[in-house]
Amino acid sequence: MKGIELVGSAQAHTRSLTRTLSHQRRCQAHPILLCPCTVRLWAWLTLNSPSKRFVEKDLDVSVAGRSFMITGANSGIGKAAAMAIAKKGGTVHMVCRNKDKAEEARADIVKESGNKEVYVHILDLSETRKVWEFAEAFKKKYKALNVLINNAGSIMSQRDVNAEGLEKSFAVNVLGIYILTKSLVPLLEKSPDPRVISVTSGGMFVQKLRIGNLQSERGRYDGTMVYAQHKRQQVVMTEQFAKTHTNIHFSVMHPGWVDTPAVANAMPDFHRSMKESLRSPDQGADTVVWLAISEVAITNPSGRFYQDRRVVSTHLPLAWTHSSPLEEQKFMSLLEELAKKFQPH
Ligand SMILES: NC(=O)c1ccc[n+]([C@@H]2O[C@H](COP(=O)([O-])OP(=O)(O)OC[C@H]3O[C@@H](n4cnc5c(N)ncnc54)[C@H](O)[C@@H]3O)[C@@H](O)[C@H]2O)c1
Repeated sequence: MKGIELVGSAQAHTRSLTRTLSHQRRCQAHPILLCPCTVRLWAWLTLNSPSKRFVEKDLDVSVAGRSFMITGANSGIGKAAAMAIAKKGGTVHMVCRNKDKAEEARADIVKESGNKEVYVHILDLSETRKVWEFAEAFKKKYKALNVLINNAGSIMSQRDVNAEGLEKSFAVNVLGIYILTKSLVPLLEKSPDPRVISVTSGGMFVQKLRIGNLQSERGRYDGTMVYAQHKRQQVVMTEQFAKTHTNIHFSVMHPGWVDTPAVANAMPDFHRSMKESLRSPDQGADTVVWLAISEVAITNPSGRFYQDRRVVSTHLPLAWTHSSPLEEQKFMSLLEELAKKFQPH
């Protein structure tokens, strides 16, 4: 996979920046970090990626004999990552919600990569008990898992709950990742050079960790902000996992703004106005693949946040989004309690 190239024309970027800045001015009544247009400004500033400093040979490795589980691997960034890893010879476990879409994506990957070691597993990550059941069964069936890529993500337009009474996007974006990772830790630890990568979003920059309303029961439900909160929770979860599971290399990354069905469906205005500047799924998957397969990625400490193959801060300058160690530990305890509640005996 090539590094990320400059996308969109300078003119388009200038038009987009002008629109963004004028919107920014109109929103001055809001605290700046709560304002979604801050994210647009930040998105614009990060569209042109420093691909020139990417070292192509970082990805010049064979991963034959190593296995990779990728959630949401039938579409967008997940499919692009699955394709790139299959081309490098890795065994790919695609964890997908929809069987037909998953099989179709698998056929594309096998055809284009020539690699038949691509397996489909059907799982709806919003079904909390089933996430446990799936991970436990996987552990029994397979002897190794080298890399887990928590890529699937969900934004809801209105609040909905799953069979366990949990807010659905929380179940997918946070508890699903927690359970899948926790349950697979023993298998990962048995495997050489284990890694866990989670795909967060720059949207998390506008959110401070909030642990008092994990189910989004109180206040008006704003799906985009709920999603951004979950993405902040993924960053904190990664930092905490890195502290407790020191044999595994954890990382969390922002893929840039990528033209995928998720963006088109969940943020149609953003998609319309930024379409010409968005990255392709391959470009969005570049850092996922780099974190999953390159040797240089694991020379960085575990638990870090990445953008364009580089460790970056998890907070914008002067932001009030920092949480205390106590809040972070409490958050992990709440996840543990919730996860245990639905664990099969
Ligand atoms: N596209 C972007 O600009 C962008 C920016 C930041 C972060 N992200 C993140 O990238 C990741 C991949 O998204 P994408 O942009 O490729 O979109 P996408 O719609 O192409 O992929 C999302 C995948 O998640 C799967 N998924 C959603 N809910 C699921 C569930 N309940 N159970 C199982 N699978 C489920 C979907 O089926 C799909 O395969 C997400 O975590 C998203 O939050 C994307």
